[in-house]
Amino acid sequence: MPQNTRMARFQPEPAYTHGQAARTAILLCNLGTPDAPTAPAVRRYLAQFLSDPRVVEIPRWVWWPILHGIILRTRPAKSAAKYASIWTPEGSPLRVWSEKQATLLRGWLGERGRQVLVRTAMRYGNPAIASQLDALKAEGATRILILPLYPQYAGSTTASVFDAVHAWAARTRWVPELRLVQHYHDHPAYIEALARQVEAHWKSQGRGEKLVLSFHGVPERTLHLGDPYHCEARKTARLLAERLALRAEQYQVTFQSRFGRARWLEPATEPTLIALAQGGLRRVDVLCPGFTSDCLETLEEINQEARAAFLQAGGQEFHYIPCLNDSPPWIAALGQIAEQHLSGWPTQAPNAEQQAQARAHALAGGAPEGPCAGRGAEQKIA
Ligand SMILES: C=CC1=C(C)c2cc3[nH]c(cc4nc(cc5[nH]c(cc1n2)c(C)c5CCC(=O)O)C(CCC(=O)O)=C4C)c(C)c3C=C
Ligand SMILES: [Fe+2]
Ligand SMILES: [Fe+2]
Repeated sequence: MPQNTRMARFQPEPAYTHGQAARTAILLCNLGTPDAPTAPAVRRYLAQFLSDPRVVEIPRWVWWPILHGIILRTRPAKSAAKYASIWTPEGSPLRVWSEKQATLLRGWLGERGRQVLVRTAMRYGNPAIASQLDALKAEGATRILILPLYPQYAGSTTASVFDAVHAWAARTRWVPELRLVQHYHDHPAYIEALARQVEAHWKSQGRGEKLVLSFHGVPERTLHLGDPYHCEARKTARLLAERLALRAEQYQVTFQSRFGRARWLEPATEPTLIALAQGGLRRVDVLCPGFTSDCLETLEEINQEARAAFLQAGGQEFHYIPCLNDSPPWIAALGQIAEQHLSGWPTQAPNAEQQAQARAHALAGGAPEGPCAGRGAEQKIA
């Protein structure tokens, strides 16, 4: 018989697959970050990130010489110096906060009687989405909720996470049940968590004349091609302003982190802050509602670079309001979002007896529920 070449690329199921009782899991997915604040580590990370056609939507034959001939030769050293300025003893803030969120979410759900496996994965760099999905399967996960740590959907972030999950599924023999969370930009618990973050800052530091809400930018072209990111960011800002009872002139939406020469969403954060300072604004408060964890883009670009630009342009006080990070209202929001998407899925961990039964059944050569001989059954039947 001719070899079925298509089948050859599926991974064999490891022995443990049959020896685990069914479990529900959540995979929190964030963008990713270099392994170290060094030029070689940043180059590896940027090479993977900027090769993703979801992130840079220009033809490969145009982009490849620019990426490999210019960007990956010049940017890593500059970016590494910026990373070094925000690095913590535990590592990159993005990864440290994301992992903390997973631990706290597991605890929040556990307190409500939901024994759910929770892990963190990174779209670029480590720990990779594929390796974390493998690890969840090894722990017995048969149902996995993919929860991107991006409240606003964008093709370049959320859909790229989905691509990585689908690529893993496409080479996996026994694919778990999967659910994907698309967005939660207008979820009341997320808006409430943002509002509490701002109110806590105002309570301890007083209140500025204007609240600037700075979101990560994307190329303007993606808006015209139907990407909902811009509208979702604006809606988050409107709901937050309503919750804080802000009048239109008391807040402003801006977009940061412009990359490359194309037009990006406007208005841009730093030029807006400079214009505000030049126009006589003395104190500004800045929040980055689209970032659920502090990272390079908030700690360096906003709290260092944009701060310096505002003060140099004549502003007197620049107040950076930290991201949601490990704030209890944010963990509660993540919990509520997860619970809504887990609905109908059992969330009790298997007890010792169920686990022992599943293991014994597997050892005896059986799949958890079926009559077949389990691992290697196809060969035996043939
Ligand atoms: C074409 C380039 C980029 C698009 C599109 C883009 C979209 C986008 N990014 C985030 C969130 C983050 N981006 C971060 C870093 C970062 N982003 C880009 C480029 C694009 N982002 C680059 C090149 C970098 C690396 C840093 C640098 O060299 O300047 C981060 C921080 C990562 C960290 O390690 O701390 C986040 C988070 C969103 C939400 C988004 C679209 C909505
Ligand atoms: Fe980015
Ligand atoms: Fe819009």
